[in-house]
Amino acid sequence: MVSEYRNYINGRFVESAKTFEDLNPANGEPVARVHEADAELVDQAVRAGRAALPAWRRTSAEQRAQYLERIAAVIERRADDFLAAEVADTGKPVSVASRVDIPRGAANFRAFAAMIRMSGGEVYETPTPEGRALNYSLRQPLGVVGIISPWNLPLLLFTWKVAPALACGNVVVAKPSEETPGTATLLAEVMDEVGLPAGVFNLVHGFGPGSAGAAIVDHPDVDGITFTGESKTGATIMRNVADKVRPVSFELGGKNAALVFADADFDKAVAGVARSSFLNTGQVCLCTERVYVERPIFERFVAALAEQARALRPGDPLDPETTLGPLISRQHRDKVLSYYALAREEGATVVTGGGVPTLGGKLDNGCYVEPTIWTGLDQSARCLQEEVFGPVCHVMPFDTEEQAVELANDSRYGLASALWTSNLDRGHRLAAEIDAGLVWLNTWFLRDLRTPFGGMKLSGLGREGGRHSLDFYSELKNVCVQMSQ
Ligand SMILES: NC(=O)c1ccc[n+]([C@@H]2O[C@H](COP(=O)([O-])OP(=O)(O)OC[C@H]3O[C@@H](n4cnc5c(N)ncnc54)[C@H](O)[C@@H]3O)[C@@H](O)[C@H]2O)c1
Ligand SMILES: O=C/C=C/C=C(\O)C(=O)O
Repeated sequence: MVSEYRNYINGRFVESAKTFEDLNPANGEPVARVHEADAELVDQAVRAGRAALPAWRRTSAEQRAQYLERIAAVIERRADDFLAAEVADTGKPVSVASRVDIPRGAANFRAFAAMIRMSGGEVYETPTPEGRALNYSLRQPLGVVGIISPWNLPLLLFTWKVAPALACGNVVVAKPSEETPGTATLLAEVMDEVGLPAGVFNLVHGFGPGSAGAAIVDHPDVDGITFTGESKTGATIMRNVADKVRPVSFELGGKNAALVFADADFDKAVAGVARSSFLNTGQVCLCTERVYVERPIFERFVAALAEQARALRPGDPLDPETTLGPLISRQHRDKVLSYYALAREEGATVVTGGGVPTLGGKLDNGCYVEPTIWTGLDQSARCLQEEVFGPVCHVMPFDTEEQAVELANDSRYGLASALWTSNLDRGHRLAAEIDAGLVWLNTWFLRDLRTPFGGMKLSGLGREGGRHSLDFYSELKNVCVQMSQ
């Protein structure tokens, strides 16, 4: 059955004249008809937010924390609905979405409920000729926040921004990716059920340019933009908000490195790199597409990693045994396959994969590709410099620690990196030297929501997570009081 996904504006589900089709990338079948918001509907959403703001920003942190906890509880109660919608939109295996995406949707609300309860400000006593002054900071909401998110971890990344924005007393106009509108629509139902005041959370569907995304960015009454997606989209958004001088927070692309030293626990490193290269069919911004391995274990490592890649089970996402889903769309598959072809032109050895699997039945209308490992490319190859965003990595040997750091840092991106070594002195030393916002040592994608999260270079601007989210989603106001003695 094909669902209808509507916009949610001022506490009501709103249709629009124009709709587009949301397809299941596992089999090419329609999932939903989605009501696309044009600039007029986005304007209605912004006005609804503006009207709701004065009352919402006056609520106490405790009241907002309680709303967030109720939202989390309903997501948990409706976990099966969220799981079905996420799997239909993305084709990701239930084994992944049930462990990663849906629990994090709820956890994001719980985490920011706790953080806003615990948050405080700065206070300074300042000596003055008259005696002393007291400086203290107030945390106030930005106002109407525009949220634009991608398709790879739809609920996780959408709620990662909605939760702190609401916690800080903002109202939001939020747009999920056109590829994955399902769980955001369910979230609007949750907001309705918990009785969030009308206009505080507004959902608009649509695309980027010429559609809802651009309309949010261009709207004169949006007070800040938080965006996760491709680096070049971030650059466009930055240009488009420049005249209005609004704050932006960007979580962008990556070309992340894994460094594996000969002293690493071999089996853990192989399993870790297999996960960091192939989880979610490689469609996690944190995935490692560049793997550098110390020469003495290079051959053995490549063989063991290839064995793990071949052991992945592409298949029906609803089958609990499936471990590899499709890519998000035909268009994205074309892009990934163009890199599979480019790698051959650039002289890569294809250790495993490199093509499209035959799975039988409807799945052959899906967007599957084989998990792929390359060796033999030069560091300057486009396949080692550009983000592919698929289940693929290149493995290259290195000889010294210095060389490993140099190779890891030879990238325009700087999001994440994973180091595998049993020498903790070296681990800490390299962690400090690597140009990336996130370094994992003997693990990958282990998240504590209090920590700063974000990228350097082309990978982003600003940090979210913990108090860093509170800092983006609020204006800090300093109040200076001359004390009479
Ligand atoms: N750093 C991180 O935390 C992080 C997390 C997840 C994904 N990513 C990156 O996201 C990318 C994959 O996601 P994607 O393909 O959905 O990214 P994308 O940039 O194509 O789209 C992201 C969102 O932006 C909207 N959009 C597109 N053009 C726009 C414009 N001109 N104005 C306003 N909105 C616009 C889209 O409709 C979508 O909602 C990868 O590059 C990945 O690395 C980064
Ligand atoms: O695809 C990118 C993954 C981003 C993950 C987070 O933003 C997170 O775990 O908070």
